[in-house]
Amino acid sequence: MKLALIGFGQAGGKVVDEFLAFDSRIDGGFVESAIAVNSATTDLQGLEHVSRENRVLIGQARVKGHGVGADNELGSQVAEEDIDEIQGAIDRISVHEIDAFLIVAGMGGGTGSGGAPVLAKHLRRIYTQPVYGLGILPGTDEGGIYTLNAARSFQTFVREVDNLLVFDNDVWRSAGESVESGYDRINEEIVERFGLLFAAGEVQAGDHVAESVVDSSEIINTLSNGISTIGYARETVDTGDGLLSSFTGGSGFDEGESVNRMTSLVRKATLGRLTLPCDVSSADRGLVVATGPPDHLNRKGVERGRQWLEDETASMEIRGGDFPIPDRREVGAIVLLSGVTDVPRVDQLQQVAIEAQETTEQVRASAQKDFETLMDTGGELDALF
Ligand SMILES: Nc1nc2c(ncn2[C@@H]2O[C@H](COP(=O)(O)OP(=O)(O)OP(=O)(O)O)[C@@H](O)[C@H]2O)c(=O)[nH]1
Repeated sequence: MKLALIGFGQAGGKVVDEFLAFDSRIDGGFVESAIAVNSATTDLQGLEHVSRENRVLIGQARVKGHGVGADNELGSQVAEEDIDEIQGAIDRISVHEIDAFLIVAGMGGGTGSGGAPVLAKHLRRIYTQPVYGLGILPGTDEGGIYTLNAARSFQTFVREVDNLLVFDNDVWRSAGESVESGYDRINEEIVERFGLLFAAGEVQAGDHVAESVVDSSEIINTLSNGISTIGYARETVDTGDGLLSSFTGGSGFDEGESVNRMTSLVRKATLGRLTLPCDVSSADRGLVVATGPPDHLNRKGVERGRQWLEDETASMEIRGGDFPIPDRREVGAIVLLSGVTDVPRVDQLQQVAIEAQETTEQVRASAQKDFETLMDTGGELDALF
């Protein structure tokens, strides 16, 4: 499906930059336009693929290009004040050519976490296309302010978008990695999953059985509201001129083998590491996409995987289809689970938000009391004023 991508804040901009690199490697492409919005000049300068005219600096009057320093309220204020600047960049997109908007933001900082929901609300008021969010949750060791920002932003972002796709950094960090190389690797993981999903709706069937190819309406219907998570599993296959792993003795295509492979890839994708871990049975809708060289995809494989997911989720709304990629050496399964409700990390964020609210009120009340005590001279100084 064709998307207008908007990266908000540093994480959002970097992930959109990575989406552009991925898109240039995929036939057809799914990115119609890509914009980066930030309150920090250096973050915008660091991007490699987003065109210069599509880099929008906001909040200059307030923070002079230095970012909002993880102040989520300031992030939302500068987005509201400078919404016309962002709209100026969106006006250059051929909006009638896109199927949806995707706003990408890290939820733990200030600019993206505060600004992304503001932009989502604005876009939904103006355009008829769905507006999706891709929200990146901070690691739990990043500190209280990041968790609190994420808790706040999550509540608002999910309300303002048609669907919030979530990626939890906490589940994807590796020990011993520097922050920078860690993010580079994580961003590739993000883009491979979400990129393959969105690119699937854009593929030309070619020689492949056209009706088995996923189209954008299937993605849109799966993403109808709530929160989504993605699972992905892949396996390298030999597509060279030598022995093909899906052929038996060179005599013909072994359909049984590729059906079994696809069924177990769907299971691995669903039961392995999701972008946001959740209880799979709580999903309301789902979509299974088989990716890879057309020879290695077959209808029965996806259908079996789809049926298995239907049983796992007890949902009647599980769709399935292919994304044939001729020059790929891997067969994979993307599983999109949407409308998930049993998500421990979200419960934890909400708990943090409630506790923070209570602590803030207690701290405020006690600070007020301390201040009053400090200023109370028992009337001894009154005569001086
Ligand atoms: N996956 C991923 N997460 C990132 C990356 N950079 C930052 N983050 C995460 O995103 C959160 C928000 O950070 P930023 O995006 O840098 O914040 P910002 O929106 O630019 O806001 P300010 O810096 O406060 O103005 C952090 O807590 C990290 O968890 C990145 O490149 N990839």
